[in-house]
This record gives sequence, C-alpha cells and structure tokens, in this order.
Amino acid sequence: MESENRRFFYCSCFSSENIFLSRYRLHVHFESHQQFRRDYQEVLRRCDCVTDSQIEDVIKEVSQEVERRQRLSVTSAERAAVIRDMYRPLHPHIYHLKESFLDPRFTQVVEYCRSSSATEQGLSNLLEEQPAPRVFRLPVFNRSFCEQLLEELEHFEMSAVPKGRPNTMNHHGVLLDELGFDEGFFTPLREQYLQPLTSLLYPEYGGGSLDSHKAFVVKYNMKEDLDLSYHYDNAEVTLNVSLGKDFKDGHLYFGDMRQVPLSDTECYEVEHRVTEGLLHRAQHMHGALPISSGQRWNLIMWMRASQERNTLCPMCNRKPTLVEGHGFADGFTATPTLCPTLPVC
Ligand SMILES: O=C(O)CCC(=O)C(=O)O
Ligand SMILES: [Fe+2]
Repeated sequence: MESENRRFFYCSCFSSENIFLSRYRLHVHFESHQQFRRDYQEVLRRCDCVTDSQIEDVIKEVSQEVERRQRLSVTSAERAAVIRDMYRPLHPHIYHLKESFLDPRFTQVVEYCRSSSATEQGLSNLLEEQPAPRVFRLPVFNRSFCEQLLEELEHFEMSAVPKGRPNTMNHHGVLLDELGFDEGFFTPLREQYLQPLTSLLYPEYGGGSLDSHKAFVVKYNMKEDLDLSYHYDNAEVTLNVSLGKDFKDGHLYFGDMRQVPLSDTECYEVEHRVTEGLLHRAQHMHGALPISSGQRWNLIMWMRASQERNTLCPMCNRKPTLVEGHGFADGFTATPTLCPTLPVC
C-alpha cells in the first residue's frame, strides 16, 4: 500500500497548543509558567480558579499533558509492541476488513461512487437527507460486526496490556492503531470504500487525496465521560459510526466551520443510530450532548490529506513544523521544498 512506504509527521504545535482543561472546558496553549499565567490567569479567575495553589494545580496538569505529548510517539509504539506480543484477540478474524462486515446498502453506494459517471448530486440522491449542512448519514456496518467489535474492545479493556487514551478530550476509549487494526482494516476501509465517497462529497477539503487516518473508539457511560465539549477534529474528513450499546440521548450537535464565531452559528442536533455512520468535514465544529443512561461506544476515524495539511496545520493555523512520529503520526508529510534531503520526498 502506498501509505506504508511513506513517512508521516506531527506538527510541533502538538506539544504546546490545544491542551484541553476538562474542568474548565478550556483549550490552552503552554510554553512556560510565566506565559501561561500571563495568558490565562484572568480567564481562569472568571472560571473560579482563583488561588495560587489552584493555578499551580492547573499548571501541573498542563505540564504533565505536554510531557505526555512529547513522549507520545515512543510510548505509543512501545504499547503497540506489547499488545502485539501479549494480547490474544477474542475475534481475530475482525482485524481484516471483509465485505461481509459491511451493510449491503453501503457497498452499493460505494459501487456507485466508483463508477466514472458518478456525481455529487447522484450520490446525495442515494443518501438520506443531510441531518446538518454537509453532514451525511449512511449505513456502514452490519449489527453482527458491531457486536463482535464491542466484544473485542471489552475483552481488550479487561486485559492487562497497557492502554492509551484517544485524545485530551476523551478519557475513555481505545486507540485502534495500537490494537493492530490499521493495516488490515482501516487502511483498506479508507482507500477502497470511503475515499470514493469523500472525493465526491468534500473535494475542496482533501476528500480526494486522503492518505492517512487516526482511528479510535470513544466510550461514554454514566460513571465516566457523559458528553464531549464543542471542538473540531485534527483531520480533513471524519467518519463517526455508532457501535452501540444501549444508550439514551448523547446526540451530536454541529455548528459551523471553525473560522465562524459561535455567536453567528446555528446548531443542528443529530442522533446516533447504531450501525450507521455520519460523515462530516473535520473542521466543522461539533460536540456531544450527555447520555442519560447506558453506554455509548462510537468508532471515530479522523481521515487526513497531507496535501491539505502540509500547507496549513489546522491546529495552529501555520505552515507545519515537522516533528518525527511513528505510523501515520498526525498525517503531515515532508515535501521536496520542506525537506530536500529525505529520500521519501
Ligand atoms: O462522541 C462522539 O460521538 C463524537 C466524538 C468526536 O467528535 C471525536 O472524538 O472527535
Ligand atoms: Fe470530533
């Protein structure tokens, strides 16, 4: 596969920007204690974080997150190696994508998109009405696959192997690359099934040139995370599939693109339906309302197009400064002008 021979990078902003303080529902930037106090003391005061020791606690939390991110590439590769050696999958066959896992209506839609006469309008006619502007609902997996995947994830959760967490905003869930799903499952799903759709739906957002992804599962339950704050994803196009289990509420809501202020934004609420996916532009702001009972597990695939990201990192809004990573890292690549000596350029 083309992507396996390429090297992918992070942007250096990864270790200093967009650090989420869940208690205050605030994204912050951290370079030093002085800078942090200067930039956030006032904002934090308004959130009831007033005393010196409260602010010191926040600085400690942020510094730990910075250190976690600086070590992430190495710790993630170490965890993946331990999982490969020690973890015995419950359902080994689901690690390789087969058409029998997919809803036949999904494969029909993909078939249409692969034809040379396919158009965006023709595709929209095959899909349900858009639940929010440029958000598309589609059947993806069948129920039996969703159930087996959930059983696999619960089996993994109960095992003794080390586990990472999806990102700063989601505390609970599973990183599917570390579990070994990338090569046999998500790369073919992206290349053979999703890209034919995204090239028609989001050509101006890199939908036709996706070349990497980050796939993970988020989990909400009454004793852990209930909801997810308003945010955008570090990607170009996102697929979000509801896997189950039984839950009430927890709807997604979509605003506008990240450049549009919230005050100028109309929000749309979109329900999850087990086995179905929602495709959206990754930088379309969204969040998740609290569940009111049960457990909600969703498969999230942040799909990336290096051609887009290499010119502008969506997280810092600058041309990315590349930092080595393992696997797909954050989907940036070295281009001849950025790095003339690398053989992969
Ligand atoms: O909770 C969800 O379904 C959405 C998760 C999400 O937006 C994300 O992880 O980026
Ligand atoms: Fe998201």
